[in-house]
Amino acid sequence: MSRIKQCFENLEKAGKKALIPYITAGDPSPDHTVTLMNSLVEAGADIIEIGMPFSDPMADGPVIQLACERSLEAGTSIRKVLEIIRVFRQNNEQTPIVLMGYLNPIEFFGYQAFSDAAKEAGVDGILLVDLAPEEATDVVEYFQENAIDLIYLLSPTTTAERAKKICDLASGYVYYVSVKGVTGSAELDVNSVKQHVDSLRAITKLPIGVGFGIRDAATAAAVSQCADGVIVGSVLVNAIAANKNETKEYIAGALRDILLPMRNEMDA
Ligand SMILES: O=P(O)(O)OC[C@@H](O)[C@@H](O)c1c[nH]c2ccccc12
Repeated sequence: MSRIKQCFENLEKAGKKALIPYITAGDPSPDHTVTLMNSLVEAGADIIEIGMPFSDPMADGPVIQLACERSLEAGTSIRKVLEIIRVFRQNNEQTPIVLMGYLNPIEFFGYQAFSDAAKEAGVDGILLVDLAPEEATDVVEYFQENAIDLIYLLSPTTTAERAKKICDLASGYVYYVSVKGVTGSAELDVNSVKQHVDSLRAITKLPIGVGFGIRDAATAAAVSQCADGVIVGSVLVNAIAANKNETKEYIAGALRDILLPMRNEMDA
């Protein structure tokens, strides 16, 4: 069974919801990332989303765009990202890792080579923002061969028909984008999220993660009432930016201070 599937099954048995933080690999430098990932686990992360930095991240708002810039500036390549995952895995066999990114750098690396290297490094899932599910055939096969879960985005504007198609292709979980727009957007509307998530339940048995606009413990807890997981990105990345000249242990502490209250409130 995949690590992601196992993770959601364990959570369901325990009556808990998944807390899924996002950070960009190599931000502010590749040397920071394993320490920061460990701090996320300590603060109660169930799954970690790791962004692969890209020069033109269309779906990202300014906070994550700047994280990509810092990371690329510090010399983070796809190969480095995979090396980071490999080092993290040496001391953590359990926490699923989802890589998030855009097609261009992966196409350059080679899809099959990337899929094989990702598997070997210990990656569990992949979310390629600009991979249209309709056109995904050969790319998808490379990941399926390595049992890497393919995670897709669904948004408030995705039609029911298209959502069904996407859910049938997806594995691991589906990612419901709570608001139109880019990452780091304004607060979400919990009622509207609940309505959409409820209607997705009729379409898929996969766990549903919700992200975009979750910045505080109260919102994380409210969303976790209806979703199977909550995804938290920009508020963490912003804390990295604000403390980028401090030690990595200090930045790790800043991330824990944001995530731990979310964990506690979700479990309360
Ligand atoms: O930043 P927010 O609003 O907390 O939302 C999570 C989001 O950043 C993360 O999942 C993510 C980072 N880059 C993305 C690109 C597309 C979709 C999602 C993402």
